[in-house]
Amino acid sequence: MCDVPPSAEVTVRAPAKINLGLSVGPPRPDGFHPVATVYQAVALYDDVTAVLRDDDGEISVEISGDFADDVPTDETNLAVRAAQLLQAEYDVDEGVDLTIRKTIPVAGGMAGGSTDAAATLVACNRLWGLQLTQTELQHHAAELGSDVPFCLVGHTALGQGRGEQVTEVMSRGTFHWVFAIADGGLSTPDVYRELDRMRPLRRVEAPQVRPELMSALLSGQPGALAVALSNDLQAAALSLRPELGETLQFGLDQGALAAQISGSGPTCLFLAADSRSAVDLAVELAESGRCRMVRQAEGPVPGARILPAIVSR
Ligand SMILES: C[C@](O)(CO)[C@H](O)COP(=O)(O)OP(=O)(O)OC[C@H]1O[C@@H](n2ccc(N)nc2=O)[C@H](O)[C@@H]1O
Ligand SMILES: Nc1ncnc2c1ncn2[C@@H]1O[C@H](COP(=O)(O)OP(=O)(O)OP(=O)(O)O)[C@@H](O)[C@H]1O
Repeated sequence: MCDVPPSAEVTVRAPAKINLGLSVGPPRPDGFHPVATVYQAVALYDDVTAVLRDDDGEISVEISGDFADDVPTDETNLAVRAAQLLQAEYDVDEGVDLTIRKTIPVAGGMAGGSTDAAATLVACNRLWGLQLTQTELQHHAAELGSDVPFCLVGHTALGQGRGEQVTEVMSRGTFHWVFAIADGGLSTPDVYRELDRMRPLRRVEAPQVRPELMSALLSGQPGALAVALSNDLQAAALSLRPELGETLQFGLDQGALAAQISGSGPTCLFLAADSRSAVDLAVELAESGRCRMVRQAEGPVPGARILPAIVSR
């Protein structure tokens, strides 16, 4: 347990995630699918600011930034659910006003809601002086969603179970990613359902991480990583949004080393050879008018972290 004093205002920076490999097994009795995935946190961030309400126990949320209109501000917001969970579990009397500055696409397959929830756990832990350990935070993260525990840890990690059992993996160097953010989102349950519809279940094997992916990460070579990427949900996302196939091909034609759907989509991710090629690719994609917006980001980066307070005199 670390003995950190509570604060009246905390800002936590929370990264988006991508899946470098995503292998999906047959559905479990509880409806979830067993996965073996290699996550990477990338430098595309939401900032969650939490301000203490010590006069009542209310929890509120306001959203600003690129995707503000697409995010709910009621109790279905995953950040609100994270604060409610800690408040109920630890009998907290105080409340919190949350503000989320969003840059991560909503329903884009980049764990935007999950990372806001992870950030809120970290922020409320400090704000309410709960002094929860990383292990306790991980436990609560898993109650909120399959991707949330990874968003706490960040870097590059293996996800097992339904994705919530996270173990850090060795990765060398920095990779340069470009994201084509589509208009509209895709619902994660719909994409898993489409995958089940598309493949004969009796032939589906237990999920596995490709050994060449682990070697590529150890080598730090983008060329090796390019041929080791995989995503079982890609075919399902393309079945629901066929036009994304053209975006993937366009990126390859413009020199991307690899192109893949991010998680459950519809964001398309591209691996570039270096930062300069990433800029060139981003410009080509933006000028093509094939997507709502284009972003570039490096990975890996750490998980949800408290930003140092700016001291003003
Ligand atoms: C697509 C990924 O982002 C890849 O990392 C995740 O598997 C999805 O994780 P998530 O958005 O945190 O998903 P959750 O909030 O836990 O679950 C939402 C829904 O997605 C489906 N789901 C999710 C995870 C999983 N391993 N199997 C599933 O079938 C289920 O229908 C579930 O009800
Ligand atoms: N804080 C939040 N930010 C974004 N969406 C949220 C949030 N809280 C709840 N939602 C809801 O969750 C849905 C999924 O959004 P999210 O951005 O988390 O999807 P995603 O990135 O595809 O998720 P994942 O990659 O984990 O499957 C949205 O349509 C939105 O209604």
